[in-house]
Amino acid sequence: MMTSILLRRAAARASSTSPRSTHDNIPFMVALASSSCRRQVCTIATMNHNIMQGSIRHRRHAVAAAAAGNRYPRMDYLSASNIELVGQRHYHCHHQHQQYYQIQHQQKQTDINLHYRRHLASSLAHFSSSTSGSGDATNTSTTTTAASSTTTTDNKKVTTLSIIAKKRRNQKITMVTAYDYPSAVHVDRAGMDIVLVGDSCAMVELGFETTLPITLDQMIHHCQAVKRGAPNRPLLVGDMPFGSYEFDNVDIALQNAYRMVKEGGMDAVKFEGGTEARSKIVRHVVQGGIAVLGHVGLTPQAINVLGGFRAQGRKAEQARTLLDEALRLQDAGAFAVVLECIPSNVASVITEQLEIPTIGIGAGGGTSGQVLVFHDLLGMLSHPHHEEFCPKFCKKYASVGIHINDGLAQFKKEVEEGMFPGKEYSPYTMSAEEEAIFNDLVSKDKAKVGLTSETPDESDQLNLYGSKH
Ligand SMILES: Nc1nc(=O)c2c([nH]1)NC[C@@H]1CN(c3ccc(C(=O)N[C@@H](CCC(=O)O)C(=O)O)cc3)CN21
Ligand SMILES: CC(C)C(=O)C(=O)O
Repeated sequence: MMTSILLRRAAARASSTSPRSTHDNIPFMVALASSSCRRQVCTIATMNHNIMQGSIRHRRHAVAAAAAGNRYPRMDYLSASNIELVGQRHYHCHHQHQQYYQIQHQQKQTDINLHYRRHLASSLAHFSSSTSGSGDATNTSTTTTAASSTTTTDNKKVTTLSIIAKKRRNQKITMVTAYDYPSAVHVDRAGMDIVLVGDSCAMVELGFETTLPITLDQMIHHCQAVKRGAPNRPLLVGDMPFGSYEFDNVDIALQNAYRMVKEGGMDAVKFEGGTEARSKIVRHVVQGGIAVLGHVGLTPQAINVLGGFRAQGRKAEQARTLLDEALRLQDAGAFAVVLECIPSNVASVITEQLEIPTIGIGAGGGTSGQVLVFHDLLGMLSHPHHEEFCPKFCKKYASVGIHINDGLAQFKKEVEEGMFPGKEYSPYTMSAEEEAIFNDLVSKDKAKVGLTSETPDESDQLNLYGSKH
């Protein structure tokens, strides 16, 4: 209450003295009020005097979203983990359990624009030099390089802000899907930034032909297992399944997204599509305190409209529509956008024009990060059925499926030939004394059974239901 009043006053003061942002929702002030270390409440004042309040998690997302909603946010004032302000920092007021920080938006938009263009130029130069060095490497050496560079000892929680900061620092973002406990453990251990509980689950885990059949309840079930496997470090993003968010009534999307967060344990949700209608949904969900990952290009939930899993944006006009959609999602508050199956040059331009990061799949190397499906990159399903769904843009970093096949075939063979388990895998023993008593007991039981089963057709009189005829 106190926080709100003080913030409203400060908001009024600040907006009368500082130049107005082009985007009214950019947070210029973040207040942290903590009654105890464990329960923190936050309040964010925006230029149009909106006061957003929520839990510590909502604060993080709301700040990211509101900041991302501005084309040129002053994200350099916000550190990844705790919204501490660096640079022009105005210490506003300090009570026993309250801290107030004020962010000033003074720099002219043109200056910032120039800054990002320079940043982009150096980012592209860096990208081309780094890819030319490793692009032709063999599978093995690439895997080794990847393993040593992505396995992290840094256990800090990945947040939407640290994802955005990675793009600014020219560091690539890594995202891999996981659908259950073991895959989540592996993806977390490998140090990926983001774990995506994708609705590709319908295809690679549940055996459907498309992503359409999976339900919200099923997605939540998978999200819960992933959360148990990777509870702390990576950013967990859950795919909103087909039919759970597309309605004019944006509250349906919000309610279902809350389920993904509260029941599924997700940090963020992903929606497919970037039309006006879809961006309204994204804005509503972000305003509700949930971080949103956008997704444009090939949006597999629209397979029946698109006519198949095929590349998008290969015509100039369509490519420009994709750019418009990505910009729209950024304006709506998405913290990043997935670009799926689009020409590399289009993905590079979108990445250049967006402030928020892009995460590509089949979109070339000019995006801010890459995502692949767990089973695809590990070569998990090495049988003909999988060939249908393993897209040609996917590089196989392992052939796990072959090992699975070999292992299962060997087990079957050894059981059938009586080679397994053998002595080595029969670890539980009895003392000789207990064994003697046991054998004695069993032979007595046998004698009893022998007496009662003397009538030959007695067992025939029992049918499946246990009654006698
Ligand atoms: N295992 C798996 N990996 C994925 O990457 C993935 C899924 N499943 N399911 C959901 C979507 C669907 N995706 C796909 C699936 C297939 C192609 C593919 O094979 N495309 C063909 C062209 C097909 C056509 O033109 O009709 C290609 O040659 O790239 C592309 C993306 C990406 N996603
Ligand atoms: C392919 C990725 C981006 C996805 O959406 C999924 O796994 O469902």
